[in-house]
Amino acid sequence: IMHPKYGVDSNDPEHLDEIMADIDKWGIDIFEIGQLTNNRPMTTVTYTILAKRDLLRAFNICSTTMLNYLMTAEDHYRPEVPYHNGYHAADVTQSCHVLLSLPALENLFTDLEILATIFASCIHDIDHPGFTNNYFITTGSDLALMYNDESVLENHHLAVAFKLLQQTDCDFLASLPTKSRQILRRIVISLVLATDMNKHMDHVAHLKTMVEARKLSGADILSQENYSDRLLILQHMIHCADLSNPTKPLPLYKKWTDAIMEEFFRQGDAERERELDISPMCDRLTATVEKSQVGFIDYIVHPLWDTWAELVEPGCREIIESLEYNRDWYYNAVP
Ligand SMILES: COc1ccc(-c2ccn(C[C@@H](O)CN3CCOCC3)n2)cc1OC1CCCC1
Ligand SMILES: [Zn+2]
Repeated sequence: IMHPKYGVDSNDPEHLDEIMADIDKWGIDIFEIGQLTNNRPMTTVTYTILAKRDLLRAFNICSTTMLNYLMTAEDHYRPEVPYHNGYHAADVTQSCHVLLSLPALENLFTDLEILATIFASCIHDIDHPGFTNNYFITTGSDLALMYNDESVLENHHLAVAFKLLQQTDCDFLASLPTKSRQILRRIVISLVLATDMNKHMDHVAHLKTMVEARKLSGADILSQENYSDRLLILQHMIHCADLSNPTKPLPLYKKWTDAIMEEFFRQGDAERERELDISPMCDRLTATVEKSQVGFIDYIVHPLWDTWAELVEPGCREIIESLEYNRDWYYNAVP
């Protein structure tokens, strides 16, 4: 069967063609893709990237099965959640796609590692309920009970994503040899678990150590041999993509900020309602949005991207410049 060019139908195919021409570029407008595809940004972006990278052919993946899985997965993101929905999944997937194409990383990863990274990105927040790990732990939720308070949401996203493969005509991995399936599953689990903010400081430290060690030994940082170093780079990559909003063109970044703040405020409303302590930055009555973004950039996003930039230099210069421009804009916007 023939499928639409980007996997999904559009109310304005010419306009979609124009936008999708930028699929390899940092700063593509994910919101516009969603509007042109009846809220299917994740399916559109992921299918286009897999097809463009020739991964469907490389692994003999049937397009219909791939689209069945992606649509089903996208249906398991919650549209009522302001930030952690299908738009964010599409954004992280497309961002990883661009990072995978950085010159410094050329020919480093196998096709299976690339497929695993794209798959991990598009499902990394699936069925996100719009509250943080801490909220589920503090309120003694079933989810926290299920995962013993450890990377609760990250484990849930992985379990949901792999469970969906069992739905009729959704197992796009059926054609992979068992060994490849096992390797892919291992990488996907490791990458989604790496998006847990609790692991952030360890990640940055670990990557810094690796970059320093490689520089001292004079070895080419990015040569094929070491599997665990390649996995570490992919873990850092998806974490960078997950925290890439402040590095995007300001109009997009501001939309992401509005979305995350509304999500945080709804959590704050629930905490106020339940007479719990209101989590930091979640109180809509006292929040300082601009100041919070400056702190987020200075303490989390900039150090993370600085470490990444050192690894892939000079491929990230524009991204860092955009981050620093945006930081100054929010700094000057503080009331
Ligand atoms: C544009 O602004 C933001 C954009 C993103 C984020 C943000 C926080 C944590 N994350 C990553 C998790 O979502 C990791 N997830 C968890 C669930 O499991 C999967 C992996 N992302 C915070 C942002 O701003 C905050 C509000 C004021 C300052 C900080
Ligand atoms: Zn995310």
